[in-house]
Formats: sequence, C-alpha cells, structure tokens
Amino acid sequence: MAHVSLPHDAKAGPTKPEVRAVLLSKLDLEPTDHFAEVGSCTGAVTVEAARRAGRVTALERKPERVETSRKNLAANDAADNVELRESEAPEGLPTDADALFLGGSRNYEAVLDHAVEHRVDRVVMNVSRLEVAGAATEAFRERGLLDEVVQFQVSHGYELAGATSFDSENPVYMLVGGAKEAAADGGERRTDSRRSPSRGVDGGQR
Ligand SMILES: C[S@@+](CC[C@H](N)C(=O)[O-])C[C@H]1O[C@@H](n2cnc3c(N)ncnc32)[C@H](O)[C@@H]1O
Repeated sequence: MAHVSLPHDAKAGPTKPEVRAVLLSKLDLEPTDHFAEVGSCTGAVTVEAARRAGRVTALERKPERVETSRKNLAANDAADNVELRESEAPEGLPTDADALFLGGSRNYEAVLDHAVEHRVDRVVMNVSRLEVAGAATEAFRERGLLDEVVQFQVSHGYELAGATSFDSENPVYMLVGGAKEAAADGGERRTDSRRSPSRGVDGGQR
C-alpha cells in the first residue's frame, strides 16, 4: 500500500494504516465508483480512497478539520477528484454514492437511512466505543444493511531487553454491508452489487 503522508494532524484520527487496509478491502473501490465519506478529519482515508475511486465526496463538520483534510490531500497530490464539504451528515451527502464510509458517528442513524434511500451498494462504519458499536450494529440490522461485523485489534512490536514486546491500540468494530437493490416484484436482488459473498451475521452464506 502506498504511503500516506499526514504533515497536518487533528485531535481525532487518523484511522491507522492497518485499519485502513481492512477498510479498503471491504469498500472494494474502483475507478467507476463515487465514494462518500462522513468525517474526513485528517484525510487519511480520503487520500487512500482518492487513489482508487473515480470521485470522492468527503464531509467534515469541523471547519478546522476540513482545512486539515485539504492540506493533507494536497501533500499527497490527491485532491483532483475530491470534493471536500464542510457539513454535518446526512446534510451534504451525495445521492449517487456507490460506497459510503462512516468514520464519524454523529447522526449515524439518519446517515444509514440516507444509504438505504439511495441504495448505496457498500456501507462501512468504524466504531471504537463499545456502546456505540452495539447500537450501530442494531441500526445496520434493522435497516437490512448488515453483512458482517469485524472486530480487530492491532498491536505493534517493539524491542524490549533484546526481545519483542507489544503496544496495543484500541479495538475497532467495523460494520460492513450495503443496501440491497429492490427488485420489480418487491423482493430483493443483488445482481450488480460488488459486495463479496460473506457469511451473514445470521450464519447463512450471503
Ligand atoms: C475518528 S474521526 C475520523 C478519522 C478519519 N477517518 C481520519 O483518518 O482522520 C471522526 C470525524 O468525524 C467527524 N464527524 C462526526 N460525525 C460527523 C457527521 N455527521 N458529519 C460530518 N463529520 C462528522 C468528526 O468531526 C471527526 O473529525
């Protein structure tokens, strides 16, 4: 994975490189995709998405963090296909996104409603707080958006007395899914979705 340079920082973020690697595999972005992001903050995810998707619309509610995103995008020469919006989602979300990432959780239920209404093919949300993770999992499930819940924790080794010990980062809960296409008969189909088949949370193969 190409390096992301973040000379400008923010109080929250960045999403760590290993977490971004998993996130990007779930989002499966391609040059034809319009990617929408809630909470660009340092722009670390925005930069990676801009290298893969054709278009990126990135929202951030805090003006100083919009500026941080803007500067870090420029530092990575990744601003050409990115529209940064100072906005609190769902306000300002595009209606034609193929993939949506919620890096910020404010108003997430309304953001998920937007994803359902506009049939966003891939929806991923990262959560670090346990209580929010549980509530957000329910919100995905209630809307028929949930394919899988992934929980992982990254640790980095460091040398200690000639051996290797580890510093652990906070666990991450990654909620992964997307809106299903409505079929003419009122059922649901997944014909043009790029979501990879995975074992659903109900235990069935999806
Ligand atoms: C944990 S940080 C995201 C980190 C980011 N992925 C990065 O790599 O720097 C969450 C960000 O989401 C923003 N945020 C939270 N809810 C939002 C919403 N509804 N709309 C826009 N921004 C939001 C916060 O201001 C914060 O900057």
